[in-house]
Amino acid sequence: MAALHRLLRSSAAVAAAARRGLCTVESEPGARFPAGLARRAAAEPPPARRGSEDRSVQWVFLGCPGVGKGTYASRLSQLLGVPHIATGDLVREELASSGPLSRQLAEIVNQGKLVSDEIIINLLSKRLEQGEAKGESGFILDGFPRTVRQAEILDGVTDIDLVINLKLREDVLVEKCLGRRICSQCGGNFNLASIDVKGENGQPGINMAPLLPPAHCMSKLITRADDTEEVVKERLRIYDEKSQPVEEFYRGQGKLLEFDLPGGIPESWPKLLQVLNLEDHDHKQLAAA
Ligand SMILES: Nc1ncnc2c1ncn2[C@@H]1O[C@H](COP(=O)(O)OP(=O)(O)O)[C@@H](O)[C@H]1O
Repeated sequence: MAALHRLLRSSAAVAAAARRGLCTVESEPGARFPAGLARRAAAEPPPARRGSEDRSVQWVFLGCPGVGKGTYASRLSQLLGVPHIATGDLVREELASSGPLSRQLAEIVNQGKLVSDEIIINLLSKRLEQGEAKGESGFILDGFPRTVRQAEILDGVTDIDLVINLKLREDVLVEKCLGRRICSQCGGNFNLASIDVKGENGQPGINMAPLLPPAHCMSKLITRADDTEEVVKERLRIYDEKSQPVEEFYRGQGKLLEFDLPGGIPESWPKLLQVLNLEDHDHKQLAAA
């Protein structure tokens, strides 16, 4: 956890810089971290890193909007007993809080743009700090890092063991985003889209049943404001531009596990467990339940 304290210390520098007006809210091309933070990152010796064998997993999920990062990250976090931390959720919590940032954030998020690295790191650091106070260890990150700069900062403070890159055809991604619904009462995530795409040009067909809510959630379903066709397409464009290079970053480190989703949860989950060598884990947990 010492490594994460560094992230927290860095975040304090980010927050201070933001107060001094050095940071922007939106992630502009060429936007830079405050010089002090960059110097700190470069000048400080690397933290003492524990071997991955004596701590909980530290994994990252990558993948386009709508691919299902949240679903699979959340299932794995329950299986492995580590927190699932989704930066999109942290952003939405901040939006709902009507805090000082929320109006600016709403504008950016509803246009499908990324918020600045500084703000995301600040939100993530706060979340890690709260988790640490509760005795949490390890994590599965979902939605972070989304820029190479974020990946470099994370790399500077802790070791990531594995990066799972979920992949799905783009036409399916758009349909899945448009089908997403959240229960405004229990917070459950559902999907009304029924995907049945024929295989063509060497690409396999794909079939995904809807993930329907229980009857008591049906009348309380809401759609995320950024799940409109126009905004989803912009998010996909931004993913290609800003987040695809993050895949390359981790590929270069030999940490990237590419996983083509073969279908919906019933087909994909067992296959994912198989490639992660976690089938036994799942069986033991089911037996204990
Ligand atoms: N790491 C990040 N860097 C910058 N912006 C982020 C990050 N994570 C989340 N956001 C903001 O929150 C929004 C919602 O994120 P998320 O729920 O992960 O959406 P998606 O369905 O596109 O994966 C993003 O479009 C972006 O504006």
